[in-house]
Amino acid sequence: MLDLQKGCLDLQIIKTPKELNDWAKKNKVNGKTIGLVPTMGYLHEGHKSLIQKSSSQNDLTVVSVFVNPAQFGENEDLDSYPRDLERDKTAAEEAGADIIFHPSAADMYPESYGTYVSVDSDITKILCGKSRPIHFRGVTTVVAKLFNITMADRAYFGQKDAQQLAVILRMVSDLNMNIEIVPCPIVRESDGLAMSSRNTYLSSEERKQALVLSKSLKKAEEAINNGEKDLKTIKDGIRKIISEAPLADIEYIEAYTFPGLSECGSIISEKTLIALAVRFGSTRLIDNIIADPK
Ligand SMILES: Nc1ncnc2c1ncn2[C@@H]1O[C@H](COP(=O)(O)OP(=O)(O)OP(=O)(O)O)[C@@H](O)[C@H]1O
Ligand SMILES: CC(C)(CO)[C@@H](O)C(=O)[O-]
Ligand code: BAL
Repeated sequence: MLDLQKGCLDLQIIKTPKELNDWAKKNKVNGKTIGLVPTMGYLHEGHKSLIQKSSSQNDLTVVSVFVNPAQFGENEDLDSYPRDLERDKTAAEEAGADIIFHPSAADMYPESYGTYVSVDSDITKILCGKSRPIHFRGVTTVVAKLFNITMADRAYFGQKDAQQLAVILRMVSDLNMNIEIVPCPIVRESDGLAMSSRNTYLSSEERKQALVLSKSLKKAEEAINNGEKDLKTIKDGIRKIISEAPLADIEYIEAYTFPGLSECGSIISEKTLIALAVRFGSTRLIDNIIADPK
């Protein structure tokens, strides 16, 4: 009954931080819980799974659609990043969102803007932080702003961006932020490719060859489940499968403890993130598994 009533509500688009903050204050005073799903838009089933989860756990769900300039390096794809708000409205509404927050860059970062939130630790320098040195500072800054604007009780992040999830968990813990972070599993295409807005950049040949990513990680997971604990053997196995794709240009295949992201020894003995970033042409894809040998 409640779900039916929810489904009848029209999705509302809010464009300014002030309007959204007023909406949030009003709803908090009325005792409503708010879930936040931060995204850069071009929504797919991965995003929809986060929205559905939020909608099942909160009275109200806000989906932010904002391609955040602060997390893109100079030679990255800020301008070409796919955008389609009409499509996002349909997807967000189908998944149970109440609000799309779609601010302009000028409203989020006015000329006077000067405050950044930065997790000053190795966890932002390893993995994707090596090739994207300003990325996580941009992510934590915008996410902290979104937490404040929406006054959310819970926020939903995909494990596809596992390092991002770990960095957000650290920010929330370090800054005593009063919000629950809900990690959500990776949603994949039926052939295994992790869903990502950037998959649209792939040519059909690149798309075909990109399957080596999920295939290699699946094999690694099977090996671990069958008792393999030697990290070098596991990483070599992943590298071998990915190298079978002539268009694959490996940036990294690495393992760290999760969610702490500390160095792990040569033998997997605790919850371990095995993550990779691989380029196909100009498209950089990431994927991972979290292995738990216990
Ligand atoms: N396949 C997926 N499964 C689960 N969560 C996902 C998936 N793809 C993205 N997410 C999550 O959705 C949120 C918003 O991500 P984002 O808008 O960057 O989407 P994306 O598809 O990852 O885009 P990109 O191509 O830029 O990596 C993040 O928390 C991210 O981890
Ligand atoms: C969390 C996020 C929306 C912040 O811009 C972005 O990094 C993303 O889409 O994962
Ligand atoms: N999903 C992470 C956002 C980015 O690559 O900028």
